[in-house]
Amino acid sequence: MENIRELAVDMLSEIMEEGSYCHLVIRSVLQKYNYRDSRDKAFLKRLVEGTVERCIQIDYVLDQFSKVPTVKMKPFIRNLLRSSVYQLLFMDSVPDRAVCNEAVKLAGKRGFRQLSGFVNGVLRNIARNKEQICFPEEEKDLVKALSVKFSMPAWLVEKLLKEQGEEKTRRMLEAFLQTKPVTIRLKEDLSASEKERLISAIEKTGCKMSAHPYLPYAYCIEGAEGLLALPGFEEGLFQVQDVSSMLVCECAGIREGDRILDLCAAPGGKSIHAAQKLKGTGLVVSRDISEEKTALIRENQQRMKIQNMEVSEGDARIFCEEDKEVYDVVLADLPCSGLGIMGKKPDIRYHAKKEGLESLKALQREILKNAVSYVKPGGILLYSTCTINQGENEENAVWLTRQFPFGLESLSPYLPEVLKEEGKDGMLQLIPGVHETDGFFIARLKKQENKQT
Ligand SMILES: C[S@@+](CC[C@H](N)C(=O)[O-])C[C@H]1O[C@@H](n2cnc3c(N)ncnc32)[C@H](O)[C@@H]1O
Repeated sequence: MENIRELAVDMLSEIMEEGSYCHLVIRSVLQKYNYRDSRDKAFLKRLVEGTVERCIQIDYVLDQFSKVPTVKMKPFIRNLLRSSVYQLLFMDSVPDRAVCNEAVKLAGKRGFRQLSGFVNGVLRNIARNKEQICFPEEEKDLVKALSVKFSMPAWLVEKLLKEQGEEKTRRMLEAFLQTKPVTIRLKEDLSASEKERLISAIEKTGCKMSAHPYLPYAYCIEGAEGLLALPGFEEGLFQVQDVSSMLVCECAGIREGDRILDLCAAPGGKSIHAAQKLKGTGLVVSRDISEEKTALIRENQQRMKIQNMEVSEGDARIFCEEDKEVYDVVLADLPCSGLGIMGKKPDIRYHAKKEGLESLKALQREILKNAVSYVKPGGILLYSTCTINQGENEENAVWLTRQFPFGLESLSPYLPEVLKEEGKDGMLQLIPGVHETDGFFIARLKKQENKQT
């Protein structure tokens, strides 16, 4: 890693110009340079993630100080300036002079010597005037103001305002920019003393653990450098999972002896949780579309020592006659736009497109049409997504009740006290900043007795 800032600019070009996924680019670079000092790696990660997360605001600032608009800049210069402005505005630990000097040096090194004056001028000007930058006023244009303030594409802000209202939208946008602790799901059958021993062993590594308010086996963990190296991970004593996902298996109301089908299961979080809830009885059939994906499920299954689970490849769009009316519970945790996890994957906001949301809704219906047939009469279809979009969520759940012999059933008996009221009609939209989870949607649908599909 000769020059961290240079590496960051190349990574940003890959993410912002070529559309590569931020978490994959970061993961592969950090793996490649694993031998480097952990502070260097932390700086690189924060610089890249932070610049992506704040990119709309950064471009807005650049456009005020540069004669050449950001869209017209050469890609390397655009991303060099973006990452430098991120350091100037959001990283107090880096002196402004160093940011400007490094950027000028880098422009020269990469063959843009003729632009070093431009780079220098723009950055020094921003550094000098950063306290006086004007941002769009909310009274004049709320969508534009929120879009710039929270670096969220205007069409998405408009959609969220329309669907969720102003208060929830503000809280959600703020929450997406805050760092949140990771949550883990402890094995539910750990005794009190086993749980205590595990927590204390993890805390000895320097992390802070705190009980999550929604579920007794959910814990927030802060300050962990590598979760996979923590005590108890290899032994399968916990799984990294957001609490919203843990609520899926709660809301499924799993009973010992149930046969459960998880149609889109990788990396296996919900399948494993369901199998654990069966306490060694029944069976979870866990599927995903490719060998690569099912390998991830198997890896987790092995680590968690789960016996009552069968993993296989399968395309959920293709109807499987053998599965007809076989299952007490079908989990349909479907591919979605992921708008609920923009706090963890900041680039989702740029990849998401209006047309894309429509085609995901169509894909979800294609899969749901098959899923309904696999549920036994009287059984449960649990539909979930990690998005905040009425088209993919509420509209699909209501569509299911109109097209098939299914009815929405209250989630309240399965939810923690604070969520009971919201889940009483059979659907729950979790929103970061409003709830203490990622953005997530759950609907519980019960198939009528004596009805075939
Ligand atoms: C939201 S993720 C599932 C997360 C998983 N349920 C868990 O809790 O760990 C959606 C999954 O759907 C899978 N998928 C996408 N299209 C599919 C299809 N046509 N058939 C089966 N799986 C599919 C993806 O590979 C991805 O693993």
